[in-house]
Amino acid sequence: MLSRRKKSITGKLVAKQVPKIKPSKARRIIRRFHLLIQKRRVICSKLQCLIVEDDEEANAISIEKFFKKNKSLRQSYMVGKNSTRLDPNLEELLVRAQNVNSSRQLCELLGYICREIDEDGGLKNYQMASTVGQDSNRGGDSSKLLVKWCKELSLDKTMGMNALELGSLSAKNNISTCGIFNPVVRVDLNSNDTVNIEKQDFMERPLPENESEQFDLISCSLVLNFVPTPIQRGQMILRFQHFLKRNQKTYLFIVMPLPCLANSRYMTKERFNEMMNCLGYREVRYKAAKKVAYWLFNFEKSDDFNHTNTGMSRFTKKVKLADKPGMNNFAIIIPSKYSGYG
Ligand SMILES: C[S@@+](CC[C@H](N)C(=O)[O-])C[C@H]1O[C@@H](n2cnc3c(N)ncnc32)[C@H](O)[C@@H]1O
Repeated sequence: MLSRRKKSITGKLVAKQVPKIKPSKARRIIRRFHLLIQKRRVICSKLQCLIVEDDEEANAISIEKFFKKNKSLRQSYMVGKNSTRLDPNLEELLVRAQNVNSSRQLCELLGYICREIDEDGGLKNYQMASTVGQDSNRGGDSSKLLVKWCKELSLDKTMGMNALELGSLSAKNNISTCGIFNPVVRVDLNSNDTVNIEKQDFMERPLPENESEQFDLISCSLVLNFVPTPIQRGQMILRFQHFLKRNQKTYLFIVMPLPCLANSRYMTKERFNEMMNCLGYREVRYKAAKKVAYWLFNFEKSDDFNHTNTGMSRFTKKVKLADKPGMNNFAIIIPSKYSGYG
């Protein structure tokens, strides 16, 4: 049930509540968090190189699985997990993580990062800071554009559409208040509002058994860049099709930071669109703003997607498209073995 908006003494609706945190502090928290997930990405990809080469699942290995296989390194990971916040030595190591080659140091660093993200309020603070960024006084949430596009496409409440919002930070975002989508199912890894937002890893959400568990629209705003490895991003994208209805009028809204496309060695807007086309999505709207890129895709596949015959092999590996100093390594890899979990 949605919480009711407060009214002033004169009966006017009171502006939505945003956490009391200064924008400058919010920016600092967001920058720190982005640094942590970027370094975690670097470390994870370095550690994967240490896994036996004939292990086909190597790329997909999670941190937990990694330590099950590499028990001796768990100790270093735990040292990092138990270290104090802003440890000067580890902070120094963090800055040059890409040049660290000792697996022990990498694991210690990984523990240090994971503790701050998972246990030290890192994710919670980041979400709070992101909510400040979503405040309408500061540009509003990204679903404002989604709603504008839906109206352009004549989607309205008479169509009885429902939506799944991944990485939801607020039940008061435009997607929930516009009235076009009802219900809006909201999930997040770490919900600060468990009444309105289900705490769930989308990758663990049970696959729908019938259309009543599927959606007319999935919103995935600034979530893909949050997912730690290229292959996990690919797995997330592959999962979407299971959750979308098969009636030609289903949509996927994606938002990513612009540098993921405009400044990556492995990804461009063209490549991302080709990948999505292969998976049965057609771009109906696109906008590149100053810092983020927005897409609305129509999901056109009505028959079951066959992973082997759609030209998908082009996207099962990282391909270097450019290489200049200052570029980032953002990539998406579609797993070559598709298990349904993906
Ligand atoms: C940068 S925030 C984006 C929030 C909001 N959607 C926006 O556009 O500002 C990314 C959110 O995605 C969530 N997230 C990342 N991976 C997820 C997953 N596998 N399942 C559910 N939520 C996930 C994180 O917990 C985080 O709150």
